[in-house]
Amino acid sequence: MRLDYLTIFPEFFDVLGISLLGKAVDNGIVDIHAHDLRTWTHDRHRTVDDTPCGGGAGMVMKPDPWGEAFDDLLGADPDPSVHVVIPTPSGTPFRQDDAAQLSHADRIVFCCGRYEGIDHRVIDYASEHWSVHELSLGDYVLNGGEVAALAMTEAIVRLVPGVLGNPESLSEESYSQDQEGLLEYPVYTRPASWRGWDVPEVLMSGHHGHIAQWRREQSRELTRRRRPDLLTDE
Ligand SMILES: Nc1cc(-c2ccc3ccn(Cc4ccccn4)c3c2)[nH]n1
Repeated sequence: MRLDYLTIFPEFFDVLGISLLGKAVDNGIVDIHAHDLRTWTHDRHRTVDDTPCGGGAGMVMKPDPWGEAFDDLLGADPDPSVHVVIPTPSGTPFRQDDAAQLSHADRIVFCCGRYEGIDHRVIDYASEHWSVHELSLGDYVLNGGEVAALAMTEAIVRLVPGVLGNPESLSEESYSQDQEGLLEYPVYTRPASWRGWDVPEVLMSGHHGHIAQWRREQSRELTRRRRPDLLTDE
């Protein structure tokens, strides 16, 4: 899987060389390239923004640098197997299903906007050539797309076979189908007693059936309290 990031802050993506994702890069499972969008500017000030047509506050990202970056990175031939992800507050919510689908992609290009956003014609042009996903990280406003791209990258890449040491852990996670789409149960480790708090006895019983039942009940109760929207049978 090749991941490209178009951004005016390429150093944001240096962190992808750390930990699990770093190992995936070392193992050749993932190939990461961050690009400074100003590479595709030609004026002395390396300008990437301009005033919004129709007025309004702030600045908008000019289309030219994006188009030239696309030309260099992707060429002009349409290829629906290339996924262009554009983080935006007006996108569809990024969910685990999106991460699962994108984890099968061979190529993903993240377009990280700043200012008040990217000239919409960039999205129109990209949509004619590649598979475009305008995605929101959540119902809050960030200053740009980089943090969202990092979060989406981690959610996507951890699902790629060979990236996680223990793929079994994927099936027990919140939002996974094996977890029935419920929130994850509380987890504990040693010591059995810590600052007056004890590990639930059932987890020390060694009775796997009782433990599984307790975990199911915990997941349902937690989901009922915090995320009733995830419960389908009520
Ligand atoms: N879930 C999300 C995604 C974003 C996001 C993604 C990309 C950009 C490019 C610019 N901004 C700032 C901005 C602020 C106000 C209105 C428009 N844009 C972004 C914000 N915020 N929250």
